[in-house]
Amino acid sequence: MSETVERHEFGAEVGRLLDLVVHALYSDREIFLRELVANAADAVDRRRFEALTGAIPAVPEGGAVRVVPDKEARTLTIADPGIGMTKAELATNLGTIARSGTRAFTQSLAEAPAGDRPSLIGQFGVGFYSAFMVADRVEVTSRKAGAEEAWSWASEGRGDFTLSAATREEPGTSIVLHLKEDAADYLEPFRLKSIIRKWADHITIPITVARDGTDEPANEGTALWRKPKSDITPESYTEFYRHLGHVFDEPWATLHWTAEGAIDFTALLFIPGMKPFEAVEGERESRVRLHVRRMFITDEAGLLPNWLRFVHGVVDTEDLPLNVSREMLQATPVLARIRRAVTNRVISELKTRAKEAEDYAKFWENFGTVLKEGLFDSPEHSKDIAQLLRFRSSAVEGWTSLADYVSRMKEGQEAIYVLAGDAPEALAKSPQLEGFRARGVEVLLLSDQIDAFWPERLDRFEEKPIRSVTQGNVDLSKVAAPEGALEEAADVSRLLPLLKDALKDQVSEVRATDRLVGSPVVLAAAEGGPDLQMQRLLARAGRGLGAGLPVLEVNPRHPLVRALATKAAGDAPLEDAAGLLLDLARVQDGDSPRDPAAFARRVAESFAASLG
Ligand SMILES: Nc1ncnc2c1ncn2[C@@H]1O[C@H](COP(=O)(O)OP(=O)(O)OP(=O)(O)O)[C@@H](O)[C@H]1O
Repeated sequence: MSETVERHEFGAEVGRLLDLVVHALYSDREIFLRELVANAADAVDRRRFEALTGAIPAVPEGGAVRVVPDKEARTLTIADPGIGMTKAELATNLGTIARSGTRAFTQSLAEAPAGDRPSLIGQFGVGFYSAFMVADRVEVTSRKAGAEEAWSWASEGRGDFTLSAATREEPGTSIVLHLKEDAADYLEPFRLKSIIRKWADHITIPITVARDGTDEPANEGTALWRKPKSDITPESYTEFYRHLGHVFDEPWATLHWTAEGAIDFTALLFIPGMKPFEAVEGERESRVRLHVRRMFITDEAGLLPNWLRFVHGVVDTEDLPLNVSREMLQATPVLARIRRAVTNRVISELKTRAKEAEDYAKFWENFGTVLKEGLFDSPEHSKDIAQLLRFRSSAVEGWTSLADYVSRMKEGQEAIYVLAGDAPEALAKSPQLEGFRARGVEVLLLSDQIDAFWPERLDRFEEKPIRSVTQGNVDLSKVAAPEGALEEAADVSRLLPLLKDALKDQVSEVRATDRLVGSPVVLAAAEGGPDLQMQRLLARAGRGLGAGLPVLEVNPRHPLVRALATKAAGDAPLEDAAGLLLDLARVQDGDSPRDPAAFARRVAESFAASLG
């Protein structure tokens, strides 16, 4: 055995996290045990699943996570017969921060005023590093299942760690905490047991605490979801939810039911009350855990479609064999049936909760953008999802549904109108809405990226077509405008062809429009082409070609257009005016003029002329 000890620096983020953990956080220190025991139990689950293929030795009979206090040495050891870690895994898993959630957490912790930090740690978890809340030295000895060699990782939580060759009789991991002086109460078996009961009772792997040389069981280990609902307190539901999702809020919804008949399973699912950090950048797939007769199998079975990936939980079935392999999971019709049943159940829960507008808004603001993905991922559910959508609107405060919109439609109004863009505030002020406002026609304001894409897929709601106000020829002529709301229109029959002539390479058409009131011009998408916001997104992604030229719509009731119409009648040159109109239309949609310098010069010139 080599005696060499390798010294490694921690990643910069780990250094910062450790600093915070050690110096700023004292309340709820006991959660270090929850974090370490949960990691140990996960490692045992993983080994059991990997062992199914026969590539690594199975978890020994009765394999437990052992918690062993040693008063003399003032150490606390947490040992598991799990999957173990190689030397390289020790270095990356315990030397860098891989989880985006932890990274985001470190940042919010660093930004929080010092006084708020202790309560923050209570709400979040910091995984393995929480060991340094109670220990001034941590040694991790691990042997990967299937390998002969073992390695030890050790650190005092200050900037670096060491790696050295070690021995371990069996595969698995042992973590030895050299407890700080003020952490001696974590050497009391009674105290350790009560922490495990509180935080880890639902873990199905046996956990023991050593007392006077004997390992005594510390967790009940019954699968929470298999207990009758009447025996489960709201607190234990919440604790289980937090354990599963690595989150620290209250669930917004808890669904617990057993299906019997064509297919037998029990499900316990949660919809979080808070947007997790990971939802933003992280995983795209559902991580609902699959158990077979209580035993954890995998969290990669895709039990819910991706657009419901915010749901956490467990599905436990009797209808699969315990030694089900990955290949078999892909092939079996049982999973497809469970998936259908579970998806429908979540949708119906959302429909019920949607009746309480204020309560539902909390859900919508967290996960609405994810749910919208279902409109094109699962066309078979698009009718259900349409009922669950909520929008900002040009006509009402707060959120509104499509059904409410339809109930407010004006006589003669033929379509549901939407306007997509980047920010709701800018949308509400967009000139694209002027004519709709003047006629009292409501427009839904869509500001999520995904909003450029789904209206086309959904196409209709309650037989009403969904139309972008920037797309094609919007006909508002059947909706009566209130008396005096609109100026009289000028005759633009000579002006339009002249403008088109001047802009022939830049627009596909120039036409008069009813859509405007206070603005002279607006751009519309070409007939049958993508909506303007979609074109913008495509252009940003470098795929702007093929969208076709836009249409320039002019407002024959505007004084500027009226004056140009008079000029056009006298055959005066209009090139400059035409260019300026097009740039104005671009600027008011938040785009840049084609030639910003020339645009600025023209505006300055005409400004000067108007003053002279
Ligand atoms: N007892 C163990 N056996 C095997 N691997 C472990 C063990 N403890 C930790 N690890 C590995 O180290 C990684 C980092 O652990 P850490 O607790 O910091 O984060 P996490 O478990 O991914 O997230 P969190 O603890 O916040 O839920 C784990 O993902 C796992 O791969």
